[in-house]
Amino acid sequence: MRPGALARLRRDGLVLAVLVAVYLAVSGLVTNSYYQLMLTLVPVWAAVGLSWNLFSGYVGLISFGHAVFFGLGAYTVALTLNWWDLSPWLGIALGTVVGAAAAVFIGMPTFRLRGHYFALSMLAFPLVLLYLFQYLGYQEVSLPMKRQDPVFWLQFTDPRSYTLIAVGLVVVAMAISMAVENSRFGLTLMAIRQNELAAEASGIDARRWKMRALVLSGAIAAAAGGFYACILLVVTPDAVFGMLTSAQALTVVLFGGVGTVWGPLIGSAILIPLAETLHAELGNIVPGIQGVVYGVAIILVMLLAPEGVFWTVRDRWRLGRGGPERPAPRGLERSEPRGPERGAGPPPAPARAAAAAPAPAPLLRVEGLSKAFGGLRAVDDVSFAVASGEILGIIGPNGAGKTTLFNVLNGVLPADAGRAWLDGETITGRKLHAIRRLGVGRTFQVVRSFPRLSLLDNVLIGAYGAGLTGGAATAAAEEALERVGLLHDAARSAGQLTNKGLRLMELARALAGRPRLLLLDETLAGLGREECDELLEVLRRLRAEGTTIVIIEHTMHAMLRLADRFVVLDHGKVLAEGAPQAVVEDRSVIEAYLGKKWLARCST
Ligand SMILES: Nc1ncnc2c1ncn2[C@@H]1O[C@H](COP(=O)(O)OP(=O)(O)OP(=O)(O)O)[C@@H](O)[C@H]1O
Repeated sequence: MRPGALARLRRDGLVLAVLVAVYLAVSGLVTNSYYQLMLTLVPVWAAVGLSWNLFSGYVGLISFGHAVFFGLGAYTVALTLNWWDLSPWLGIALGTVVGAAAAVFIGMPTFRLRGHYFALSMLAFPLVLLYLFQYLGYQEVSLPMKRQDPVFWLQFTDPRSYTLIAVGLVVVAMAISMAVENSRFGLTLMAIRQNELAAEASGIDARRWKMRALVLSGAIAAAAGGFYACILLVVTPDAVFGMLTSAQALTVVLFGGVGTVWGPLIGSAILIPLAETLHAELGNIVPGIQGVVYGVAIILVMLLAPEGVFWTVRDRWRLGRGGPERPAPRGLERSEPRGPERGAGPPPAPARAAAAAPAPAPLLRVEGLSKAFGGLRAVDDVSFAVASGEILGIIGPNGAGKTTLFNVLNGVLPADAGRAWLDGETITGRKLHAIRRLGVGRTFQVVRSFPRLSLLDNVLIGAYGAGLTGGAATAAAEEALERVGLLHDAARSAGQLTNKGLRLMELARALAGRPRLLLLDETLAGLGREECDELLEVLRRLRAEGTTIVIIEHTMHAMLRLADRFVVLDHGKVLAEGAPQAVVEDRSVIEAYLGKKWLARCST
């Protein structure tokens, strides 16, 4: 469970219990079977929406094909009842297994795709099944009448019984969603949604977590589909695999609010009665009018409440009470201190040449590492070593290959040639999250935060990625925040932080995984002199505590005060290496990187 989960679960559970009691009381009073059907369909589509939200809402991969799970659930119930006289209860249970299995089958190839490509590929699956079931002769499968034992066969004369079961279904789907949202599972999915690369770099195996979410989502949608078959008593490919089904799942969530358990409930409660009423009143004049309702709903939501009704109402309400608005996700602009701080000039005294004595066994060893993009050799036969407890500065002009070197070292990019070892263990050729688990923490040139999550949650992802759970993960996250001096801000949202705060938060996230080696990419970029000094103090403290650091930085005055040794890259190659003072006085380094101004200051 995440910190504060129990209080949230208690509050949400209470709201849900009140809603359920009111809903059942109202439906108990409705005797008209048509209105009762509507009262049954609202929770059914809310459950389908919750299933869609569990995957697309939390992971951020839009699925246009959730009808595939819904349809498989419906056909499992209809066919097993016809073939084997299987009770629909067992049919629904079997359907959830089929839905979960289909999710594995679908997830394996499609998770290679991203964004629009993923969304479009998901469209294909229900369409294929729609034609397959038509081809197999299942154009219309009726559920045989079995009224002798209504509960066993799920065939009631009183339509209120269906509503009761539909409410039970949505309560189960809500309970699963709430449990996910308040656990490591949900936080991990939200982190993947907000910044997949940062999540991977924190040790999260994004593919595995996405698969778990899709399996759970597929199982819930299939259960809803199975129950839907029992309500309508007839299953056709168009009704369960058709575009409208997928659109309905998606629209109720987009309308109500994505990434919250309440969104699907709100969307379903408003859109399903609207669409069904219009269909009943105008369906023979405007066939497919439900599609029009969903289309208009999406347009309205895009114009008036782009994140859905729930978030918009909540933000307005909080704003009205003077509370903080939920921060909108924002891309942090790239900090641009390109080139060294030439105006700063060389420092008055030799920095740390005396501290440059190499330790006996290097923690990181890099040999002959190369990476090319087409004809451009971004990293070209680079070799160096980093001793345990050392701070190594990587410097060099723009485009020298510094970030690419980090990307190869922590598994963002595969190496073309060469190898790297961490404490004797090969890290090249491994995946990003696996390298993180071996002990390589990383920060990025442009901070990669999870802007909608609190600082504590941002850092918790680092602890989860390192395999910690529960209280141990929370303790590690709090300790990491303490080490960078941010514990007092733990509850603040990352979207509200300044550049310095974000840089410290990213550092804490890397530290929460207890790394043996920290790769810091321009951690001081965009900071003022005082902020820079504060960060240097934190880094020095980390070194004193035994953390080994490799840092890319253009701010030379800071690097000279911080690093034990420099490696200079130019055009992907190592141009120079050694004690900072010796390196900055090297003519080739001055010509390639530091510039004539630096030379002039050196010679005076
Ligand atoms: N994904 C990519 N595809 C093609 N070229 C790339 C890619 N990433 C980097 N490059 C190129 O590789 C070279 C090295 O880039 P890299 O970002 O590693 O340099 P850098 O030393 O970190 O520069 P800076 O100091 O500006 O951050 C540059 O010429 C860059 O344009």
